[in-house]
This record gives sequence, structure tokens and C-alpha cells, in this order.
Amino acid sequence: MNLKALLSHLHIAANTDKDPIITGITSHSKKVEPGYLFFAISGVQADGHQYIQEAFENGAAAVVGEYRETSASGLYFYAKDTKRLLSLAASYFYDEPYKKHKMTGITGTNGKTTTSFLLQHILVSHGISTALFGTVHHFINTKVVKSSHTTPDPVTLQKMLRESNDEAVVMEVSSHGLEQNRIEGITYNQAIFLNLTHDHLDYHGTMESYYQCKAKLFSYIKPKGTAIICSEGSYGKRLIQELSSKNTLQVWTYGKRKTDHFYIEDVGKNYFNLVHETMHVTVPLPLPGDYNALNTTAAIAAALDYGVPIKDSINYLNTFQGIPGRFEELTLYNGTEVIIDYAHTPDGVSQVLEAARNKAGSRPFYHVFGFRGNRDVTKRSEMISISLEYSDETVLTVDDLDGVTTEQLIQETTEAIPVGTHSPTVISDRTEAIFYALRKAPPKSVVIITGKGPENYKEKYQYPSDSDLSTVKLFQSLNKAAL
Ligand SMILES: CC(=O)N[C@H]1[C@@H](OP(=O)(O)OP(=O)(O)OC[C@H]2O[C@@H](n3ccc(=O)[nH]c3=O)[C@H](O)[C@@H]2O)O[C@H](CO)[C@@H](O)[C@@H]1O[C@H](C)C(=O)N[C@@H](C)C(=O)N[C@H](CCC(=O)O)C(=O)O
Ligand SMILES: Nc1ncnc2c1ncn2[C@@H]1O[C@H](COP(=O)(O)OP(=O)(O)OP(=O)(O)O)[C@@H](O)[C@H]1O
Repeated sequence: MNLKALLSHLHIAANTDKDPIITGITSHSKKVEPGYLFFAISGVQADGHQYIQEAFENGAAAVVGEYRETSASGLYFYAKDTKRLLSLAASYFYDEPYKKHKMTGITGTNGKTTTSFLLQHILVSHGISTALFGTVHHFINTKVVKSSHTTPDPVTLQKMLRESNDEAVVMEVSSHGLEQNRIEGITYNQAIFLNLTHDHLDYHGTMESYYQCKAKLFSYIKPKGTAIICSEGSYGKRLIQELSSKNTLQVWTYGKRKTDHFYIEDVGKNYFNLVHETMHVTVPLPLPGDYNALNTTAAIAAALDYGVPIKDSINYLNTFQGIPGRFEELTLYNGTEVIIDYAHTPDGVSQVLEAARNKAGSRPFYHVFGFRGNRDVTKRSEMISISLEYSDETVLTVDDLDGVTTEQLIQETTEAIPVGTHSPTVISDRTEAIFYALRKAPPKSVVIITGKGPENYKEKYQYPSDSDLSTVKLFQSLNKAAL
């Protein structure tokens, strides 16, 4: 592709006679190869404009930046909003690959991974080849690809869309991805809004701007495409109202109101009853908890929009294998049940503890969890309160340090313990905290470990283990051997 064609697509005036062939696109100077077009972006950590010279030295054919001029020597074009332009350029460069697929975008504070796995399972079971882009991994052309972001950076994203020969693409769309225009240049056939609760306020500042950011996903749906929105919670209701009044999309609602297009009548232990138009059906609950009835309904509704009859979806759900670190259960040698879960927001923790406590009944109940350094600190007290309310013992530890020291994170965690409540136990080493709870829990109790889910540890701990699952397995093997 030639430079001028690309600039013209981006509405950038090409005040030059030169028209080199562009061999690639990037916003990272160190990834530049000969013939690349480099976009200079002002980011949170760094300013890409500082790296223009390096980009030229690495062979950039041209640079687009937000400063009117540069001291670096080479073809330079000024433009506004290079983040957005980078995404549009990547889409154009890779031949607008979204057009090859039926595209689903899923957003919400919690449940994106769960709903995307459920939808992918239903579609694949129905014979629709389906790519999945998200937090746990990406899945393209039936192969698992490592994921570093929930919503990849625009160049990676467009490359993945280009590589995928799958009929459908189901992707998690994070609020960071939306704020940074990573999905610009994609049009969706359908999008799902799951919920909006307290998280990421370190990044978005207020719930209002967090909401505005999430709501943006629905402006990327094609005309008369489908918006599937959960009516539980005030932000879902608001989005339903805003989109319905515009009348440009088909709006399907799901939730616990009789007026919802997909109405969840009641939720049992292993099933829930769903009403859609004149159809009343019983649906197997693939994972415990009321919130998973909501996630499953979102997936069933999205699949119906793809043409999968509800009765077929129900059949396929019977063979769903679960998701790493989402209510993942193990039973120990002494009958103690361990649950590993990725909950890391007040709502997520509250939902999963309620589901786990319902399962545990009167059995002793232990909860191990922690926080990440340098992330939203305003959610911490609420999460500790919720844990203390549900648990016989709460063990506070560390999720990830992410640039702060253990001492600092533990001090912040201790300061977040609400006054007037009974006290949690604090053990900074995550593996020791898990061992402590597993050792202390009498036979047949329930121990739930949240925050990391399937993620690998970033820190070195006392016991040789790299994830919550492997710590639990290590405890099991050491203690079984001692019997
Ligand atoms: C806060 C945040 O989201 N940052 C993302 C953002 O980086 P940034 O704008 O801060 O970039 P920066 O490091 O300041 O650099 C600015 C520019 O200088 C360039 N640069 C920098 C150094 C250099 O040597 N040369 C160079 O050209 C960079 O390539 C960049 O273009 O844009 C980058 C490229 O897209 C992302 O990799 C990066 O994700 C960081 C690593 C990250 O951790 N993001 C997380 C918070 C995130 O996005 N999470 C969501 C899920 C959240 C959730 O739901 O839990 C996700 O979608 O994954
Ligand atoms: N619909 C929901 N409402 C509230 N909490 C939920 C919901 N679905 C899942 N959760 C909780 O949130 C945790 C994370 O779920 P999941 O990974 O599906 O969400 P996510 O939106 O993909 O999160 P992230 O983007 O941070 O990876 C689950 O382990 C569960 O505890």
C-alpha cells in the first residue's frame, strides 16, 4: 500500500511528491522496520513524539504526529488524535478485515470472559467457526494464542482479524480499549452490555466517564445491528433507554423484569427458567450463581441473533467445560472444597461469595484475597467488608505488587480494613496465605481464593508455585504424602 493512499483515507493532506510503499504500521519506535509508517502517540507513561528520530533511524518511511513540526529529519505529517488514526490506518492497511466476519463485542465491568466463552462454545457447537479475543487467551483458526491485553492494541487487533478465517469473532472490549480507540475501524454486528459497577476509577476518574466510555461500544454497531443489554442495574437501564429512543439499533434486553425480551424467571442451583416471547425453557446453569444465569442468557440471546435456536443453545450448554479461574473447583483429600475465582471488584466478590456461600451452607468458609499495587484503591475497603460479611475468616494477602513494595501494599491494605468490624488475618506471602487457610480449614470446609484466577504469579513466594491452582495442588500433594 502506498503512503498517499493511506494518508488520503485518514484525511491527512499529503504535501509531498514522495509516495513510498508502506510495509507496516506501528506506534512503537522499537518495532519500526524499513518502510513502516510510525504514529507518535502521547501516552500515560511516555510521549511517542520523543521517539520520532529513533523511528526514522529504524527505517520509518514516514511519521504522523500531533505536534505541528518535528526536529527529526524525514517525511512528517501533522494530524489530530493519532491514537484514533493509528486504529483507522491499521484497519485500512489490513484491508478492513472485520468485513470478513460477523463481529460481536462484549463489554461490562464483570463477566466479559465468561460470556465470551459461553457464546463461543454455543456457536462452535452449532458449526459456526468462532474466534475469541480476550483476557485468558485469544483463539484464532482453532488455535490458542497468548493474550497480553483483554482488547489488544489496534495493530495487533487488526492483524488478528486479518489472520482469522473464522466466520464469527467474539471479542471482549475493555474500557481501556474503548478509551484508547483501539477498536476504531471495526463495525460490529452485535454488542453486549453486561453491567457497570465500581472499578478502574484510577483510570476513568468518575463512574460517569466510565459509563460514557463503555456506552461508546454501541456506536460501533452497524445500522439495525443488535444491542443486547442487561436490565439489572441503573447503567444498563439508562443505556436501554438511550439506545431505544434513538431507534437505530435492534435493542434486546435481558434480566429479571417480566418486560425483558429474555426474562429470567427464577434461578435454581443447577438451572434457571427463561422466558422469551411465548417460549418457556429450563436452562442448565453452566457455572454457579445468579450472575452466571445473566451471563448465560446474554450468550443465548447473542447466539439467537446468529440464528442459533434457543433449544439448540440449551443442548450445547450441557457440554460446556468451564473456564480457567472462573469458579474453578477442586476437592482436597480431606473433603475441603477449594474455589479459585477471578473476582477483583466489589460486585464480582460479592456475587461469587454469595454463590459460594450458598453452596457451602453451614460449612466453615474461608476467603483468601488481595489487591494489586498502583490500581484503583477506592474499592478496597468495600471488598474487605464484603469478605468479612460472608466469611468465617478472611485472609488478606497480595495479588500483584505492580511496582509498589510488599510493605507498602500491605500497609495500604491494612489501612483499608474498615473500623468496627472483626479483623481479617494478614499474610503478605500469597502462597503462605493459601497454605494457612487450607491448613486451618477443618475437613469438608470451603476455601475460596479470589483475585488472580488462572493468572501466573508475578512475584516469588515462599512455596515453589506459579499460580493459585498450583499452590493448592502443592498443598494437596504435601499433605496427602504425610497421611
Ligand atoms: C494505561 C494503558 O492502558 N496503557 C496502554 C497504552 O499505553 P500508553 O498510552 O500508556 O503508552 P506509553 O507507554 O505511555 O507510550 C506512549 C507511546 O510511546 C511509544 N513508545 C514508548 C517507548 C519507546 O521506546 N518507544 C515508543 O515509541 C509507545 O508505543 C506509545 O505509542 O497503550 C499501549 C498500546 O496499546 C498499551 O500496551 C498500554 O497498556 C498497558 C501496558 C496496560 O497495562 N494496560 C491495561 C491497564 C489495559 O489496557 N487493560 C485492559 C483491561 C482492563 C480490565 O478490564 O481489567 C485491556 O484491554 O487489556
Ligand atoms: N455478570 C457478572 N456480574 C458480576 N460479577 C460477575 C459477573 N460475571 C462474572 N463475575 C465475577 O467476575 C469475575 C471475572 O469474570 P470474567 O472474567 O468473566 O469478567 P471480565 O469482565 O472478563 O473481567 P476482566 O476484564 O477483568 O478480565 C468472575 O470470576 C466472577 O467472580
